[in-house]
Amino acid sequence: MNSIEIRELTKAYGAHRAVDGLTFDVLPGRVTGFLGPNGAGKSTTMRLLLGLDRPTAGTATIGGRRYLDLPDPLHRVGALLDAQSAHGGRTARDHLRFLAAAGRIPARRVDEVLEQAGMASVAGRRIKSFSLGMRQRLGIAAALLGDPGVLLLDEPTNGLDPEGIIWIRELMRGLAAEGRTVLVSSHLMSETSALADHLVVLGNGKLLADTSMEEFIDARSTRRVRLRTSEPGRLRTALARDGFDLADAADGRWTVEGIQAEQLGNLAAREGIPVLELSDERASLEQAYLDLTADHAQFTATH
Ligand SMILES: Nc1ncnc2c1ncn2[C@@H]1O[C@H](COP(=O)(O)OP(=O)(O)OP(=O)(O)O)[C@@H](O)[C@H]1O
Repeated sequence: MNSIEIRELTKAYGAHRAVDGLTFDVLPGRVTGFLGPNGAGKSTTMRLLLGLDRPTAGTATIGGRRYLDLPDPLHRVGALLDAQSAHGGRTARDHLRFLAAAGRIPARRVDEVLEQAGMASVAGRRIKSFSLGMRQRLGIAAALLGDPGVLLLDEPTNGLDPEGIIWIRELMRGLAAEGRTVLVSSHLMSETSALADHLVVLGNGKLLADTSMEEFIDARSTRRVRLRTSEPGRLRTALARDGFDLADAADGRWTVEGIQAEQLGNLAAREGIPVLELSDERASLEQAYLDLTADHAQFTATH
């Protein structure tokens, strides 16, 4: 009852289709990364799901119902859309108390979510003194107020420092492990690969991929290691015996496609070949994402 169903969803602004015939599901119990370049239609999809905009065609439902038809929406769905929208003159605690009262949520939840968002010590400070990262945390605290089974977070890592990013990763993992549905948008593959189990990728309002993170990585990133050795000739011969090719990376290092560091390290050790440096490369994952979305990026030149 907590799954999200998007069916043939379209939103046109004049002649431009911000969302164009989208169909996918977001299932509970896992973190789904909602990826796409700027302008791909992620925020529009979330706004349509929350009933903040009307679709031109198609449906966006939660547990089979439109958001506006949910009997107790704040207990069903928590959303972070625009962290800047909180009233700057209020304190963090007052802001959350106001939201709790409006949503008929018990006041004790305010201190619980402030604690959960790591904001207990700044609860009495005015929001206008908050950094972007603190506003993001406050927005996440607000999304958690109703203890919802579904969470929609639009670019939640915006403005967060590395510690904040780890915090949000753990938080989302925990919420998914409790059986909640977690949809989190981002335009960065590197960030999403570290936190999502499943991926939905948009480009120009259209669905480009709907796949598990593991499948996405396996299908699109070639395994590759980069290494330094004092005996490239011997290593080349040894690798060739197993069908691998040693290629010059032109920085004093070598690369080998289709192998992992562990396998190469074992092979070199067996042959008694010194390896001075050895690492797996995952750069191709970001590249695979950029290749997938390149034709669909609206604002490629500015990013
Ligand atoms: N109210 C609106 N009126 C006209 N065009 C709009 C409106 N809202 C969104 N758009 C357009 O729809 C497209 C999709 O925008 P959207 O904000 O959904 O993308 P996004 O994937 O969330 O991008 P970002 O990562 O920049 O937030 C863009 O071309 C945007 O300019």
